Amino acid sequence: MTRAAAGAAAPIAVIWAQTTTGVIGGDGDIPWHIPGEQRRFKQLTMGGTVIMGRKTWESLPERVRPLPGRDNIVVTHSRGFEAQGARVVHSVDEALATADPAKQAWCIGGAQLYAQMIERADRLEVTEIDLDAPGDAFAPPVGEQWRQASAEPESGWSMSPEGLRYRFVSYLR
Ligand SMILES: CCc1nc(N)nc(N)c1OCCCOc1ncccc1N1CCC(C(F)(F)F)CC1
Repeated sequence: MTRAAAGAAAPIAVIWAQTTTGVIGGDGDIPWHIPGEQRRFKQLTMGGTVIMGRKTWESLPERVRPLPGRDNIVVTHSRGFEAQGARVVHSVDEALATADPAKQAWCIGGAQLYAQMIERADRLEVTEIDLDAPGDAFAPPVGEQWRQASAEPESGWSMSPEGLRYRFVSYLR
């Protein structure tokens, strides 16, 4: 059953991790290693549908490509692109039309897809990392129509084993 046929079902959520200056990546990689952050991503997305761009698909470590326990959808313009274990689509509309309406759909990156999908989302799960790192990929701006629903830890930051401070912020609209 397509999403349209099922009526607007599970709305879209967008999830990313960024530095204080909005950097989400550099040279196709993530310039930090924060186990608690990866656990958060895994916990939130497990059992849902993950929608990602081709570069993000290719950046996934082999051992988690496709991301286990989730329906994987890859959006790419290149016809004939093959992604073992994922459904390949050629537009955001096609991704949303084919995603199981009974599952939470998550846009998991990268920057290009975030820009397109944030306007169709009603939930953002953002990891803020207290780090000033250079990068070439940026998080989408969170407009004032979004209101912060929660922050974890409530007051302050968690600390990663490598000494990076980070926190989880949820937005709704
Ligand atoms: C976690 C990284 C991450 N964080 C938040 N909060 N939002 C995201 N949109 C996100 O990017 C997911 C796709 C890219 O992911 C990776 N890119 C490079 C190296 C590793 C990964 N990870 C490692 C953990 C793995 C697990 F399944 F364990 F979660 C998923 C793949």
